[in-house]
Amino acid sequence: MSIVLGPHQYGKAENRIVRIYRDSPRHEIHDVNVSTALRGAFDAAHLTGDQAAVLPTDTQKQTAYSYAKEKGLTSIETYGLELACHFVDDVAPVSGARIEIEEYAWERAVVDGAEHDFTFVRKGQEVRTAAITVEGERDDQRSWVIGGFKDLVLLKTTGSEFHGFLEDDYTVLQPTTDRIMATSLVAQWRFFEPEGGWASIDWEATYSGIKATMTAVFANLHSFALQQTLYEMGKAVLEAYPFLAEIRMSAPNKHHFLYDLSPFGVTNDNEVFNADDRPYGLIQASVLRDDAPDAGPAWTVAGGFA
Ligand SMILES: O=c1[nH]c(=O)c2[nH]c(=O)[nH]c2[nH]1
Repeated sequence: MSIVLGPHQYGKAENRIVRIYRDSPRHEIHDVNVSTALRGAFDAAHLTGDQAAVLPTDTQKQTAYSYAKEKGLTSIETYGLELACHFVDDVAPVSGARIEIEEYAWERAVVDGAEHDFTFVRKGQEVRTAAITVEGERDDQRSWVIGGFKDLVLLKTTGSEFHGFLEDDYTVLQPTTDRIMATSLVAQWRFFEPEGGWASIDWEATYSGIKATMTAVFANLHSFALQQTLYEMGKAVLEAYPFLAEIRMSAPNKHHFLYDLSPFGVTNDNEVFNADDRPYGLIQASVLRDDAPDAGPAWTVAGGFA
């Protein structure tokens, strides 16, 4: 009996590549998750630790990002073929390559009835939420209504800056005047009961109106920080809906870092990004009327559970 090495492959999994085409004012986005795996003469790496034949997984990653610019990234099948053929044809020990790609679909945000040039909404519905509290006996009853949504994923490929921030000994962040801004927005708004009672509120129209208002501000505001975008979104909603007392928002800053392609002599004019997963900035803000009626137990969860 002897122990032998079985089938094996190795590569870089889940490269989160975002390719922006911005040659005209109407930008295009391709948002993919690319995993590479190479097969071939890699026995020695396993049996003796000899890396002479091993193309590092880091190199596979760099190639995947650079190809997004060099070869382009539109159809994932074409891009995958280019990448796989490169590894097999150009890297001697490689006899087989498997490239797995997932593409996340974005659709253009509709703002003022028209498709926006550089703002996108992740395909698939956000989740609509509500929290209702009723207290007291039937003839002396009070009620509070909160509406909202979570997982509204928005992205704009330009129209966002971040600079002039406080710096200290630990600051390494570079200022930018043009970046991707993206978030998965959670919002909750508190209604107060209008003169006509709850029945006078058109819940459906209010919901879609709030979502449209927030999307339009996200798209149209030239933003200097996600904080500013949140405040302006909240303000626009309260201005449009007099029966809302306040809105609370929680917005992860879904960072897209410009990928450095300069080692390969490839220019990257805000075209190829790494969509970072974590950590992420988490920006949370509420906007309210200064004469808003007291929230009472509207936000209260017994025991303080979040
Ligand atoms: O919009 C932003 N707000 C911040 O507070 C922040 N901090 C950071 O590193 N990037 C950003 N972006």
